[in-house]
Amino acid sequence: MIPNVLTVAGSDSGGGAGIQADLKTMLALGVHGMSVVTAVTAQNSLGVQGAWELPVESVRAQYRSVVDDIGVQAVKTGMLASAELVEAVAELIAGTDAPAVVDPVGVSKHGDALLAASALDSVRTKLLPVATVATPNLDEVAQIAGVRVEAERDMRTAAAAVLAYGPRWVLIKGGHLPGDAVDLLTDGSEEHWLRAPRHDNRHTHGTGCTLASAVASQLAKGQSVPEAVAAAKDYVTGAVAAGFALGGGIGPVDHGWRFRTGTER
Ligand SMILES: Nc1ncnc2c1ncn2[C@@H]1O[C@H](COP(=O)(O)OP(=O)(O)O)[C@@H](O)[C@H]1O
Ligand SMILES: Cc1ncc(COP(=O)(O)O)c(N)n1
Repeated sequence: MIPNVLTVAGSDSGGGAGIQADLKTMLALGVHGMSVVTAVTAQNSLGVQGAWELPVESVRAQYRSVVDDIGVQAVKTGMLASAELVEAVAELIAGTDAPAVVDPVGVSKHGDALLAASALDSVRTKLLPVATVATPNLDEVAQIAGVRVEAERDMRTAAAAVLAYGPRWVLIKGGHLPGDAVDLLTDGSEEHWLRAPRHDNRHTHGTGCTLASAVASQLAKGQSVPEAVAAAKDYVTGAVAAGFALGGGIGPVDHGWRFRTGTER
């Protein structure tokens, strides 16, 4: 049986992040990927040129179509755009018997807003409490929990501040710090530091989406949260190492790197 994994996220027309990154990651990790589109972005290597939300009833209908007939072994959320969509998705997840990986996407790599400021409170009070794993980057930790991480030693404080909103686990992504690419996974009692060499590659569009989808894929295969995150970190590290130029700006990570190096599993 191939596990089913659902992404609830925005479309990136450039194919490097969002729904497109999620589905490619799921294919690479051997699960069946499905999608609920929350918003459509006109996006490329230079930035986001436009974004349009889908009506909340369309998001609900897509979700119900997938879950009621096909079933899901894990859900991943990405760009949710508005408070209304955040609240609808949180409610749908609460009624689904599957682990949920919540990537609280706030802004794109180019600094374009992908979540309304008015939606932050719904992220804190509705979405984070239904997350099995929340995967904020350092900007999102600052936005959500008001904690500034300037060095690795601040990541523990950041994790505790996010855990206070109710996710079972939090993965603080330290990709924006200088030095090694260090992330911290914790549930408040166990602590796992994930350390990988920083690849000096500017083509990192889609790292966060890719990591969260990889975690969801591994959870769907039955791995524990620490196992799933370790496997996902391996996958995203390889994808960043193989990231390639596209257009005139920041290119995408390579979701297919294992097919090209023959190390797929
Ligand atoms: N240059 C890099 N080399 C290796 N790993 C990286 C690099 N940049 C980010 N990562 C890793 O990619 C994942 C996504 O992190 P990050 O870039 O912080 O998130 P986001 O895409 O949400 O901003 C993390 O595991 C992070 O450590
Ligand atoms: C539709 C959409 N969703 C998410 C991101 C964030 O991308 P990243 O993975 O680089 O943080 C993006 N740029 N576009």
